[in-house]
Amino acid sequence: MNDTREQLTRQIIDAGRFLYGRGWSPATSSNYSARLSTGRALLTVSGKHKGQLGVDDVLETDLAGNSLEPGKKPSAETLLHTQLYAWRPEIGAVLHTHSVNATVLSRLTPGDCLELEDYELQKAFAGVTTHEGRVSVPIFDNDQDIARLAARVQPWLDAHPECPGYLIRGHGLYTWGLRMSDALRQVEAFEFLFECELKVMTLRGGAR
Ligand SMILES: CSC[C@@H](O)[C@@H](O)C(=O)COP(=O)(O)O
Ligand SMILES: [Zn+2]
Repeated sequence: MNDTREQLTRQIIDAGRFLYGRGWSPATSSNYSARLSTGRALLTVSGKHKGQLGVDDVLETDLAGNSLEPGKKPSAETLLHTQLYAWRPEIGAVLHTHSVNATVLSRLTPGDCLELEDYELQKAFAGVTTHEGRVSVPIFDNDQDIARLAARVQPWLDAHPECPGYLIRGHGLYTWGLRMSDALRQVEAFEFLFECELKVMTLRGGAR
């Protein structure tokens, strides 16, 4: 049976407490969502403190990014969530975070893709069964026009259906999963790997 709106709301609130506590959603940044049904999602209201979310701090949207609760202001980045639900029907949760490591690494990485290779923890990503493959994490330039940014993300998703997430330069991470627990596991995996990459860069004396 599908989770109820109450259960999904609780999952979003709990995710916020965890992600804020880890320092990955500071200063009201970040947004989180869960799929409610085939055509609807539950998403954080804009501008809320993500460690202190309450049951009224989420709202329903359709998959075109339209709020279905006019009294509440939807996340500025609603479209980046709903495009994922529209893209793949099995996606059940989407998390966007703003960690220091994601922000710094996305600025230091030359080119438009971070390549993760030879890390055992790559197996925390859905569908990855060995450290021997390569996980490509695209980096899109930041844009305050979210519809334009979503339009740049979509072709990459379509060409890389196995993609576990992407970075926005100087901004943060988007990742997703079948359930909230899967999306949270991927945030943790990305954060571990970002920290490893930054340590390697530091010890080697600069960006690769
Ligand atoms: C507080 S700066 C971060 C925002 O500009 C944005 O990137 C963000 O992640 C949160 O936006 P929101 O509208 O609250 O969902
Ligand atoms: Zn953001």
